[in-house]
Amino acid sequence: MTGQDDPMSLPTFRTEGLTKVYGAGEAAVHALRGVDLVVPRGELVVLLGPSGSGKSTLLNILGGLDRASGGTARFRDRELTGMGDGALTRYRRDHVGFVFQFYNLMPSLTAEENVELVTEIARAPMDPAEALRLVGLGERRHHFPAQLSGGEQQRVAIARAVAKQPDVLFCDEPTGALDSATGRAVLKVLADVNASLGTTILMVTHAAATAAMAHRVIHFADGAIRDVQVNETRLAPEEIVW
Ligand SMILES: Nc1ncnc2c1ncn2[C@@H]1O[C@H](COP(=O)(O)OP(=O)(O)OP(=O)(O)O)[C@@H](O)[C@H]1O
Repeated sequence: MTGQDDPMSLPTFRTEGLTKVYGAGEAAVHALRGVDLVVPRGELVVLLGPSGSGKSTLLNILGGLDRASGGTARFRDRELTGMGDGALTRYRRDHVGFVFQFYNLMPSLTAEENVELVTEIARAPMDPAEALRLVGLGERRHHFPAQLSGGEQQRVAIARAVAKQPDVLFCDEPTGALDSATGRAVLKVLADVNASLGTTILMVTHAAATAAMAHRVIHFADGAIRDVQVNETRLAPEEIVW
């Protein structure tokens, strides 16, 4: 296999002319209007843009949660846009982790048990206690969500997403419900995961200052990419103020 054919040498994502229309006729909403995007492997990419500009729609299509209306989206050498339901489910299970604004932890399970929910069905999972250590919660692993702060609960959600060792982590407003100091701690965990495990991360945020920690910043407006900025130097999450 030559380097060129090796799927691991390909960008994690490449989209061409990606469109998404919700509804039909007069009620149609053109959420994506032709998105051409490359996400190199191992990068931490931040998506910025006004509310309703299509950021979550793009994340959901790349994450296999939703389907495009037109154009193509590839994960390495595989075309997501042509996959059937079974293949898309396997793609999500084997390659993708999600972190949302609200943590969606099971209140009756401890932090460790919440992580185990995912590791029990993953192909090559991390030890749940190790995943919790990675997010700085090794000592709190037997605590229930109600005994943890919002930032700690989000770190459990990150541990849960990371424990299955996904190739890509999608984060939709991961600090949206947190104050800035707690949000910074969560961003630091994401930067650490990116650096130590090489996980490609796509993060949607309204906190524009977060862009300074990214390798690449994608500015969205009205369903299309308006600008892509590649950061020559990056700030550590601890240095970010918003
Ligand atoms: N299921 C749906 N049905 C109809 N319209 C939808 C649906 N989901 C999203 N939209 C519309 O598509 C457009 C893009 O929405 P999207 O959630 O992707 O934007 P966003 O940039 O993530 O916004 P925000 O920053 O507010 O989360 C919006 O006009 C939205 O109302």
